[in-house]
Amino acid sequence: MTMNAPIPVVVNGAAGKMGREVIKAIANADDLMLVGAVDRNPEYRGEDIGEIAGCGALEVPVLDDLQSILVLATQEKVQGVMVDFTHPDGVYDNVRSSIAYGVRPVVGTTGLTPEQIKDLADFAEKASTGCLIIPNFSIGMVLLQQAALQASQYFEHVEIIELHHNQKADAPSGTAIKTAELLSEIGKAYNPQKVKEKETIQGARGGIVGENINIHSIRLPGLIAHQEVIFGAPGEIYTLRHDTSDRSCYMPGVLLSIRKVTQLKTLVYGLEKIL
Ligand SMILES: NC(=O)C1=CN([C@@H]2O[C@H](COP(=O)(O)OP(=O)(O)OC[C@H]3O[C@@H](n4cnc5c(N)ncnc54)[C@H](OP(=O)(O)O)[C@@H]3O)[C@@H](O)[C@H]2O)C=CC1
Ligand SMILES: O=C(O)C1=N[C@H](C(=O)O)C[C@H](O)C1
Repeated sequence: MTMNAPIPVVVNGAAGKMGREVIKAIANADDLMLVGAVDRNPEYRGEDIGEIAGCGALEVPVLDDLQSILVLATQEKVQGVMVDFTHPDGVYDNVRSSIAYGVRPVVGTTGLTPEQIKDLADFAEKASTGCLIIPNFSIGMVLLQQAALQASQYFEHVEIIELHHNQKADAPSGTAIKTAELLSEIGKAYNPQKVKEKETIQGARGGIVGENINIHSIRLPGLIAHQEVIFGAPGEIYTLRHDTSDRSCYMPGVLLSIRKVTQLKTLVYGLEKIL
């Protein structure tokens, strides 16, 4: 029996909360091979990423130069994949570099603007390189979004509350934006105004995304990642809620994305499109 060569994977943001989970998941997957670990945090430079992630030595040191590691990923028999869990400030440049090297990006980092996503989609198409931008890798969140889409056919009023740990850089969450975008795709405007509203404190009604959907962001220590989509109609409230209790919940989606992106030639935005 002939075995396919493993997919070479570079993890960017490897020493972070998500990066460490991804390293453990890759170390346990026979069809994937970790070829590089990148992180800008100087505390971990040169250290074995397996030791940092808590899965034992992997003989892969943490380095800070993404471009030189991308070169490594191009030297294997199979085209490589770059998984990015870094920061909204750097993700656009990371993804462009990765596509330029022909290394397919799987992007978990949130905070890309719609214009940046469009630009990356054009760049990936020109380069015939697959790219996945996935604001949330959890299967439960995809199910919540599907349930919300179903409910949106019957409710005119909806608002989203997203709750995260207070280390999160961007607001609102990429997941809440994606949820509002999905609800807006059915082409109806939500929350028709019954009274003339006045915000006495700016931001009290949250931010507006898509077809007039309010998003409210909460940041507290003790939270991980949570989202409520609340529909209202006279005499009733219908609430959908998803709670993350451990970041391992994202790993089946991350592994699926690494495998799927090798079959793509364009950019795809959202886990629901590859399940
Ligand atoms: N799609 C999904 O399902 C999920 C997405 N996320 C998103 O993933 C991103 C990372 O989250 P999380 O792991 O919690 O964050 P962390 O801050 O724990 O980890 C990020 C790591 O990346 C490093 N880093 C930041 N910028 C760069 C860069 N330009 N190049 C290399 N390394 C860099 C950070 O270093 P330093 O500490 O020095 O800044 C840090 O070590 C966020 O955008 C978050 O919203 C999170 C969970 C799930
Ligand atoms: O920062 C996080 O933690 C998360 N970020 C993503 C987002 O912005 O939606 C996904 C998940 O909510 C966790």
